[in-house]
Amino acid sequence: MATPQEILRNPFLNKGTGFSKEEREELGLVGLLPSHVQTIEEQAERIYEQYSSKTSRLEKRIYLMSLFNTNRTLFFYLMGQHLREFMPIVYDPVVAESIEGYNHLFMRPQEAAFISIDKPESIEKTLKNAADGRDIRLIVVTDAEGILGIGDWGVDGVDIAIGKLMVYTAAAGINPAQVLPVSIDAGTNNKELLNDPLYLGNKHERVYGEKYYELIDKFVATVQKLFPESMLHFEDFGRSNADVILNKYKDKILTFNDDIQGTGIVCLAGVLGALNISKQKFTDQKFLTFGAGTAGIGIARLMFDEMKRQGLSEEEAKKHFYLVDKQGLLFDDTEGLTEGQKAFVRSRDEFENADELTNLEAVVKAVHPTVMIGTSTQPGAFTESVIKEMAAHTERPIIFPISNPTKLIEAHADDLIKWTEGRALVATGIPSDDVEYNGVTYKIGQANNALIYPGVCFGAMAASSKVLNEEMISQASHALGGIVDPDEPGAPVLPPIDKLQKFTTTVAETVAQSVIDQGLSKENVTDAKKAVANMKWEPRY
Ligand SMILES: NC(=O)c1ccc[n+]([C@@H]2O[C@H](COP(=O)([O-])OP(=O)(O)OC[C@H]3O[C@@H](n4cnc5c(N)ncnc54)[C@H](O)[C@@H]3O)[C@@H](O)[C@H]2O)c1
Ligand SMILES: O=C(O)C[C@H](O)C(=O)O
Ligand SMILES: [Mn+2]
Repeated sequence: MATPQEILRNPFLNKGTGFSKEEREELGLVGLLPSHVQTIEEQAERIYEQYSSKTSRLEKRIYLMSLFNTNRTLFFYLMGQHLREFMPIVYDPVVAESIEGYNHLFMRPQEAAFISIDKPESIEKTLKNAADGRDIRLIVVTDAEGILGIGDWGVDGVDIAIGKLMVYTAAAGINPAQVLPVSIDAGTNNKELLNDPLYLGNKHERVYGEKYYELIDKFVATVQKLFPESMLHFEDFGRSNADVILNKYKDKILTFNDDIQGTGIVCLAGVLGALNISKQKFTDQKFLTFGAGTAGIGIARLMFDEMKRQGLSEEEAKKHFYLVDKQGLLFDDTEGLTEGQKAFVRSRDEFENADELTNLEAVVKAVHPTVMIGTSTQPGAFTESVIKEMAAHTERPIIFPISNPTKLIEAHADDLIKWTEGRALVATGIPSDDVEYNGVTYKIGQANNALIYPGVCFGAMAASSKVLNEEMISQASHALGGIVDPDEPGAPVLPPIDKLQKFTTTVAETVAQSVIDQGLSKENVTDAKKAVANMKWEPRY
């Protein structure tokens, strides 16, 4: 039993001025708080007032994190009230600033588990210590080699795991006492960190290969042993490891890679939404992926699966895809192809000027894509001339520059609308303001995996699924892609963040139903809606 002071210091138990008179008597809190008992609404009003007085976004974030560290119920109550406003502060893009300043801003470990490549023997102890007896159902783990598009951030990347979990609770309603953020510190190749005397992680280069995979294996096995009911979400691993890890475990345990699968689903949903608006056929589209890394390949794969679901053979479907990376258009003889890229390469004899296709503009000219997605981390790469070239050959170009955070975006929404005279169907990775053009207000969808991972994983967890498979992923894409208003001028291709909680529930129920239909529920769950509703936690005292 926790002592009164321990209760006040424990963010899972603390209600601050919200403890009732009876609770104060029962828990030994008499005299430890001002006498007036506040409702959660009153507490929220006070906190929001203070939050609003902070002038920079980073200060706002630090203030919210101190609330998160003090009283988690109140934090999520407030976040539910101000979802649209808080999302960019606790999550992308401001989470990137907090990661970049982690060693200098460090406040508390936020109940994360810190696993070190130099101490694999401590994995079990670490996970137990961090869980502290809690019934863990959801883990977000990062090794932070590829944080958003800002690269390798070593132990500092733990903030992305914490941020992703905040969105899970705010969107889907996972109990915040049942989640665990995990940092795998395998070293870092970030020179700035290695040279920073205040760097908090392992001060050596990143470890790759056998020793690294042994650590991951041991981590996964220990998670299975300690938390057999849990879902394991991988976030922001590097290009050389992310896909290898996913392929190794996806058929064996309940796991998800957000950058590969989450991003794929949200982009497929966005394209389906866009085609709803333009009234065009999916199988008529030509896809150009600019930046064929973890996210780019995940996106191409889901679009490819959809082509097949809509009746095309593998061979026919493949003809609709063009990958562009640092080398230019990727051909079967291009050097340095990754395993993931090999599935979508082209042959040089398809083009008269194959040797000139070494930059985006030349490829756009040669290919005439109808859908172009940017996951390249190259700011401004979708230039006016590239976009005008694309838009010259298609009536409603679908353009998603989704590199994060804001400083890395391939093009801004207002430019895309302007350069295409309002014809482009646009979504961006970070939130974008509405664009006014020729008397129409264009609402810009946010093609960020945050729109989908909470629903997909919550649905799979609620139905006690053995695994997360392609069928569930496809169902989720269609559930999200169906929520657009095709008749409203300037309508977004994806539903707005204000409705995140509502459509997350729809997606969760869809995925849970798919688990049931495929006979993959470990607990023989039969009612998807009930299972989702039963698992939902509400931020109330
Ligand atoms: N909106 C979302 O939901 C979402 C999801 C995942 C990733 N992303 C963003 O996508 C970006 C990439 O993430 P990732 O995890 O795939 O990283 P990654 O490192 O795996 O992939 C990036 C790819 O871009 C390529 N690239 C680099 N410079 C290039 C250039 N000049 N021209 C063409 N290609 C170039 C790299 O070679 C690599 O293949 C990041 O900015 C990330 O924030 C967005
Ligand atoms: O974190 C995000 O905002 C989306 C995505 O997972 C990314 O890596 O950029
Ligand atoms: Mn990510």
